[in-house]
Amino acid sequence: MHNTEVYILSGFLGSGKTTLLKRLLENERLLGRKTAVMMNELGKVSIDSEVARDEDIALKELLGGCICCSIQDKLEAQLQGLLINEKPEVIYIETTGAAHPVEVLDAILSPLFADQFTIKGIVTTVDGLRWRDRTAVGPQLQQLLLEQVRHADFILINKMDELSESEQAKIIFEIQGINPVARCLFTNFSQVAIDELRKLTLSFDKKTSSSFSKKALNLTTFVYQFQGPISHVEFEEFLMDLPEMIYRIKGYVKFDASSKPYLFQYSYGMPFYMKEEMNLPLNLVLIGENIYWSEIEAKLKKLENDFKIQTEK
Ligand SMILES: Nc1nc2c(ncn2[C@@H]2O[C@H](COP(=O)(O)OP(=O)(O)OP(=O)(O)O)[C@@H](O)[C@H]2O)c(=O)[nH]1
Repeated sequence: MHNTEVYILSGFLGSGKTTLLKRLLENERLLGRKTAVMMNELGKVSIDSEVARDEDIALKELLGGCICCSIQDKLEAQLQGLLINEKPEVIYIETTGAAHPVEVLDAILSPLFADQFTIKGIVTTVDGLRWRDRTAVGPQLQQLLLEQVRHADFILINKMDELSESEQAKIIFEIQGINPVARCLFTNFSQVAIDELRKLTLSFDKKTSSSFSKKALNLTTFVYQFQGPISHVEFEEFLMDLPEMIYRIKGYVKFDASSKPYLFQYSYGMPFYMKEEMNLPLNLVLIGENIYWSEIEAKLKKLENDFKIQTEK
C-alpha cells in the first residue's frame, strides 16, 4: 500500500489558506483520490469547515488551540483514527495562522505512524499587503511571518492585484532572500497550477536521496526503523555528534532485548527518556534543515550492528 501524502498549509491569518484548500479539494475530486482534511482553528467553533463539507472528504476539526502547542495529543489521536478508519490517500492539514511550521511537522509526525506518511511539503500563503506593511505589527508576529516563509517549500504571495509592480519586485526580492530554495509565485485568490504543488516532497526517500542537490534541501523529515536494541552509551555519543540543524527527534529506542522500549525525545540538543509499559514499533522520527539523511541513516545502522556484534561475543 502507498504511503498517505500529507500537505501542510501554513500562512498568516487571512493570507489565503482556505482559498487554496478549496482549489486543492476541487482538484482531488477530479483525481478521485480518497481525501482527508484536518483543520485547526484557535477558536472553539470552526468557521471554514464548510469548504470540506463533501461526503467523500473525511474532515477532522481541531478546535480550541493550536496544533503546534496546546492540542498535540488530540492531533495524534485524530490522525491515527483517520489512518485506521478512513485510510486516506492524501491529507491536507490547514494550520492556524499562528502556527510555527517546525512545530506543526513535529506534531504530525508521531513515531506510531510516521512511516505511513510521505510529507509532501509546507505550502505557505503570504498576504502580499500584510508583508508589505509588516513592520506595523509587533516583533513576535513579524518573526512568525519570517519563519513561515523560511520553512516553506512552496510560497504563494497572494493578493497580487493589490500590489504595484515595484512593490511586487521588492517583496519577491525580500522573500527569496529569506528562502532561496522554495518555489515562489505571485497569485490572486491562491490560483496556482496544482500540478506544480504535487511535485513537492520533503520526506527522505532512499530511492531519490542520491539525486538530492544541495539547493533542493530545506526542512526535511526522516523515519528510521530500528530492528533491535542499541547501546545507550553509543546512542548518547551519536547525539552529541549531531548537526545543530536537527531540530527534533522522537521515537522509541531499546537498550536491551528483553525489556520494554523508552520513549525518546530530543529537541535543541536536550535528550529525554521515559520507560514505556508495552512494546512499540522502534521508529525514530527526525526533523532537520539541510541534512543529508543518508549519513545519519548509516550512523544509526552502525549503532545496531555494533550492538549485535557486542552481544554475540
Ligand atoms: N483581494 C484579495 N482577497 C483575497 C485573495 N486571496 C484571498 N482573499 C480573501 O481574503 C480572505 C481570507 O482568505 P482565506 O482563504 O480565508 O484566508 P485564511 O488564510 O484561510 O484565513 P484564516 O482562516 O483566518 O487563517 C477571504 O475573504 C478571501 O476571499 C487575493 O488574492 N486577493
